[in-house]
Amino acid sequence: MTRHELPSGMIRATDTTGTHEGYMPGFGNDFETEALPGALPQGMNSPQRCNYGLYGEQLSGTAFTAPSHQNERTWCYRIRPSVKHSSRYSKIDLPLWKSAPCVDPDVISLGQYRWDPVPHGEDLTWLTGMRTMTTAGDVNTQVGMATHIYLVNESMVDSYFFSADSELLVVPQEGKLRFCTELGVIDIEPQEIAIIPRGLVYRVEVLEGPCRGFVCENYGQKFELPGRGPIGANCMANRRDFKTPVAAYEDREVPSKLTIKWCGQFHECEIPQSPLDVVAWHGNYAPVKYDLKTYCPVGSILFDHPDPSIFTVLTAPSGVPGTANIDFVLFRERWMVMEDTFRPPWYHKNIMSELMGNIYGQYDAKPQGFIPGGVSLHNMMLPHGPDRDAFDKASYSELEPEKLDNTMSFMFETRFPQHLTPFAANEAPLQDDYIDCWKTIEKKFDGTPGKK
Ligand SMILES: O=C(O)Cc1cc(O)ccc1O
Ligand SMILES: [Fe+2]
Repeated sequence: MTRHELPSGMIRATDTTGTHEGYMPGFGNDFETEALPGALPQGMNSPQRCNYGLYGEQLSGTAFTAPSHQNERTWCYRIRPSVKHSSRYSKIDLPLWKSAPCVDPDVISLGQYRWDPVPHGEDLTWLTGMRTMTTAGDVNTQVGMATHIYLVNESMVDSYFFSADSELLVVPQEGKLRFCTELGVIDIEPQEIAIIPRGLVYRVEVLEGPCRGFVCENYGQKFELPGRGPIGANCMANRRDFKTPVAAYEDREVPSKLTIKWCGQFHECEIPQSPLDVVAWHGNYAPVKYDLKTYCPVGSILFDHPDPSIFTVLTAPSGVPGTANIDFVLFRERWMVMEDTFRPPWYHKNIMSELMGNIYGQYDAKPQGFIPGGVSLHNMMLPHGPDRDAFDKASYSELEPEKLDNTMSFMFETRFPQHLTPFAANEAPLQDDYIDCWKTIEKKFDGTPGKK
């Protein structure tokens, strides 16, 4: 195993296959990686003394006693134990990053809502640029989620973060970000996603700004791949297309700051060095990235429009089987071939609450108004569906096989109602006239038979 230095100064292992620069393929694999030869103990976790004078430390992402097929933990071999990366904490305010329950009596969450992209403005980092749109459930009982928009144009310098509350699913829409984490380095850009696990320390650098994107903060059980049922062993998101970074560390003794999100509150402490000092690690609790262009959509090939669950990329279970705390659903380029069928999403009401974001292009149910960077919310049991233009086009055009090109939108769908934050209700660019997109839908029924 050789090593090389990244521009950010981190020393990184080279990957074992040589085919995926800096990443190892697989979802939930038991990985092992070392940035210095022999840093990783073999055949055991806790030798009396570790090579290079490293300290062994376990990071547990599930309860020690979680069923073995769900049990996740990683063994880190680091320059200092994490406890040396902490001191007394003081509370700080990040007023626009909210956690559930956040129910403002002056905000009405009942409604069909849509927002234009939140504009860039002042200099913002990953921490100061997080803007919560909705919250659901309760962060203290580890149930539910929050959705955010991030606006980032400044790198974190000598500043690090972890969330004890949640794993973060990051969906970029604009710009390129680098996540320098304890377990390695992940770069992402639009049409890719990343999952940053609960408890993992990292800083976020801007590779190409300004950056805007969406975040789903999952308070509950971790995201996993959905079962494919009769679809079989392939298609949808395939495990090998997920990439986990190889080990990378920095040995930097400079005054630094660590911010921690814990039970919805932010805390800070000073530390005299970089906490990204894990030289080698092995385990199955690790950050991961995924290229959404490798998602293989499966759909209807004769008639009718299936439920959107057919496009689930990742699902975070709740206690109720088949009823997710969060589903992450992708509407990407695909062919529409269904005969004698109303092809766009049907009109519907859903017990689940649907927050959607547009990554690029045009969404078939909303040809206008739902633009890249924009967000819509159709909350629990609130009717919605195609706007007037989409309805007319889908109902009266000659049906032929049609490629839906230039389109990538997604949905964070949760079993819990989503509450708007004061930011979403009062500061974000809410489209006051959104519901007018259905206003001109006509009554066509006149009591006489025949397709109208
Ligand atoms: O509301 C939406 O646009 C999302 C959606 C898409 C679809 O194809 C079927 C149902 C659904 O909620
Ligand atoms: Fe819907």
